[in-house]
Amino acid sequence: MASQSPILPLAMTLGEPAGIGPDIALAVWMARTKLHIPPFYLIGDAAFLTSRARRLGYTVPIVETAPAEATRLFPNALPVVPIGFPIDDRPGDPSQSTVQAVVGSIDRAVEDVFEGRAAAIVTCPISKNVLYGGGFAFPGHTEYLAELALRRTGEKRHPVMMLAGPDLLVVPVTIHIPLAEVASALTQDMIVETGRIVGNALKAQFGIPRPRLAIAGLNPHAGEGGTIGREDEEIVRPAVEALRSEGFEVAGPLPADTMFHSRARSTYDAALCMYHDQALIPAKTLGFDDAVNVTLGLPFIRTSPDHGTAFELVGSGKALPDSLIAALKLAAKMAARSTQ
Ligand SMILES: NC(=O)c1ccc[n+]([C@@H]2O[C@H](COP(=O)([O-])OP(=O)(O)OC[C@H]3O[C@@H](n4cnc5c(N)ncnc54)[C@H](O)[C@@H]3O)[C@@H](O)[C@H]2O)c1
Ligand SMILES: N[C@H](C(=O)O)[C@H](O)COP(=O)(O)O
Repeated sequence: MASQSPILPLAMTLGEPAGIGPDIALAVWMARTKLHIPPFYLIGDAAFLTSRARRLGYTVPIVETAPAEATRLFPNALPVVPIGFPIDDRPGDPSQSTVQAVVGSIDRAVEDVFEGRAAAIVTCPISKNVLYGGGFAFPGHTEYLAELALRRTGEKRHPVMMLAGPDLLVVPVTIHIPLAEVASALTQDMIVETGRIVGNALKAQFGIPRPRLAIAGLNPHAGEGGTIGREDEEIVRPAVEALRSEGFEVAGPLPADTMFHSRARSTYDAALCMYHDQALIPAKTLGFDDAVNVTLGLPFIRTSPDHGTAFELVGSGKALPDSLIAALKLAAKMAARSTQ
């Protein structure tokens, strides 16, 4: 009988080494059997991870390997694909000397997924301002991953950030821009393109055959008929109508303050919001411990925990691995669906 090819592992990026990413990656590996964690490898530095495990009092055998061996090794050791830059273990004390390793880890994960060595990418949290200080020119993973996809395929992508929790799927249409710039950045095309990507992803990757979208207004009371700001009538409403004309089921523009209570949430599958905090406040309030950040609109699957580097928790063992676990499980589920 022909032997079955092993399950493709997930490629996990290092994230900020001084943050909680390494702590929770180690904790997740320890919980692999009990919690049915899909196989993954971490792109990082074995000596650094050994030091962090020792600091946490965790017993984690760490093995340097290539992605092709990761699934086989995963039950007995944490597979680490070496990034080629040594990293000092400095809990809660980030250094720009690690920027190359952090960015290189993301680059390597994307290369692996394009080369068919990994099923999807799961990123550990980065410290944005440490990367900015080291010359990183992208607001976050979301935008950088679209740039890597462009370099690889020559095709410009519109990356869409979705926070996916058990009680809410929510998408900010504008992402990492100052609040003062949101109104001028917002366009009808941007909302329509985002709605289209979300609607199609809900069908193809989340198994929702006829997704219902709810679109928030920008202003208080969704502009109160144009008397509290004109954007809802001039930009958001035409976008809602355009999406409907494409066959999507869409409600909006809705007053954002009343669209997240439980009865309101039962009327839609995903909410589109006009700016970062309008979307991420309800997402993290309802499901901080197990919501997942998913990037839609890319030619590969990327998920991430919904939290950041939490420097104050590094090395304490108090960082919860739950959101990273949810990110791994969702990435594996989306990858399985994409091969059906
Ligand atoms: N995906 C990412 O790369 C990502 C996501 C969010 C924030 N960040 C970055 O993280 C840095 C810190 O951001 P922040 O302080 O706004 O958010 P944060 O998520 O790091 O921390 C917010 C609060 O939640 C707590 N917390 C976070 N994760 C936790 C966990 N796993 N278990 C228990 N408690 C946890 C922290 O202790 C803190 O009180 C920033 O540089 C930000 O850019 C990165
Ligand atoms: N906006 C996200 C949040 O606040 O959780 C976070 O910064 C992650 O962004 P990237 O996935 O683009 O790094």
